[in-house]
Amino acid sequence: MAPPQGSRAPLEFGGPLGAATLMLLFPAIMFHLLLAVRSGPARLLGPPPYLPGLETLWSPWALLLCFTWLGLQAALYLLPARNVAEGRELKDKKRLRYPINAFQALVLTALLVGLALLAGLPLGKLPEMFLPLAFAATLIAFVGSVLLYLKALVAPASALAPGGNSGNAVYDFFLGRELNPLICSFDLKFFCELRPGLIGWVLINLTLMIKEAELRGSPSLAMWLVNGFQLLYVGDILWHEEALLTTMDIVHNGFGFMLAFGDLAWVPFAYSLQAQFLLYHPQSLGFPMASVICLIKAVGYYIFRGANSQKNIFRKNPSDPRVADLETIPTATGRQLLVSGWWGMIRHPNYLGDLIMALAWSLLCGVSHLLPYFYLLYLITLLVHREARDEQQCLQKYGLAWQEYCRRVRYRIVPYIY
Ligand SMILES: NC(=O)C1=CN([C@@H]2O[C@H](COP(=O)(O)OP(=O)(O)OC[C@H]3O[C@@H](n4cnc5c(N)ncnc54)[C@H](OP(=O)(O)O)[C@@H]3O)[C@@H](O)[C@H]2O)C=CC1
Ligand SMILES: CC(C)CCC[C@@H](C)[C@H]1CC=C2C3=C(CC[C@@]21C)[C@@]1(C)CC[C@H](O)C(C)(C)[C@@H]1CC3
Repeated sequence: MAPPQGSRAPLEFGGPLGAATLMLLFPAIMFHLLLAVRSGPARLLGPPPYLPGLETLWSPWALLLCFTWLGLQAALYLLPARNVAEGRELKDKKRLRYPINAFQALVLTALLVGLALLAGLPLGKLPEMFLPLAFAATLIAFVGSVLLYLKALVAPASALAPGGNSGNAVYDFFLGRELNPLICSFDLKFFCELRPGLIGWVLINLTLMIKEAELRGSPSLAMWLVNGFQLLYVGDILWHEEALLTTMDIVHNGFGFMLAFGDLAWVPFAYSLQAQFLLYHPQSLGFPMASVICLIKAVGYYIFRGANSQKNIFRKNPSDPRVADLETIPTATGRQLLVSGWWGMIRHPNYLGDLIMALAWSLLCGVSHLLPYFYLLYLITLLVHREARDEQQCLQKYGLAWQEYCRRVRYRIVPYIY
């Protein structure tokens, strides 16, 4: 049995109390959003329109549907991949190997959904099942996290995550104890991070568009755009799947309730909020406003993709001609830090791009309600907190070089503001 790492690793998320609060708060917020969005006033703040009973939330069909979805995505994960990538070196000096075929999974899912539509599958009925589906996804995330926690009890110490092994059961359950839980060579965290949730989000958006077409004859311009923008976002992340291997979620975080719930329930059901809002609260969007919003989205995407690609290319091969001219700071680890280009303007240009895109998605819902802006407010909170965590980890990794970087690049996310 692996011993806990002890209390040396600093506790994040406000320790056990913070973890317990988040574990209750996030599912509660998700159900509040699902209930509020379909109510007349669509209020973000204030009590939910009603409290659903267990008979509204629980459906064995919804559970079956969630398992079928997970099974389908797992089968697509196991298909031959265009590329196999190696992860970062682990404590036992080994590197795990990952199939890079998430974009292929998206395309194959789209083909299967197309066939299902041709066969007459009533996908427009799915929005009526969101509450039981979200409940089933939460249940799977909870039970899955319990199993992951138990699995970690018999894992070797070298398999444990840097955080998530404080010895406090609540905190460790939330953050996750094992870094890369595997079933044979199937990496459960890597699989869950992108595919079921992100592809599920796009599918949920599509069902909302179908439902709108059934109700009103055709989807609105705003619904087309929100579907297109978010499909572009998800497609882009899946296309650049390999970049996931260097994120803190894969390198640092264990696989616990935070990621299991975040990936399987929160992403598909909370991130589709704008499309849900448009179904129940149609907005008339004129072409001039639509053009402005498309421009905002394009600017956000340009920054997001430019910054992420520049860092990924540099991390893969610092002498690549596309990044070889950029100024860098050497670090004691042998790796360098970019101090010009996107990463010389602010410390997290990719977050800024992400936030600008989130603004564009929310603007599609008009300005009459605060509810569709929840995603933007949430993303600001998530990324500000994530930036602080990343900063701590970089300070530990790079020490003085990181301090020098922070001295030269003063602003974190928004130039001259933050
Ligand atoms: N919509 C959502 O819910 C979320 C979206 N995202 C998005 O995902 C993307 C990835 O974000 P995330 O995983 O948080 O982290 P980042 O891609 O920002 O990666 C941070 C890491 O980059 C490296 N780095 C930092 N500064 C430099 C520099 N100057 N030069 C070279 N390398 C540097 C460091 O790692 P090292 O040196 O070890 O390589 C650091 O730990 C972002 O675009 C973000 O917006 C993220 C989370 C949630
Ligand atoms: C307190 C709650 C229970 C936890 C909520 C947090 C989660 C919603 C997020 C934690 C890390 C996430 C990541 C993404 C989505 C949100 C969650 C699950 C991510 C898949 C989004 C797209 C990015 O490009 C990414 C780097 C792949 C993200 C990985 C982390």
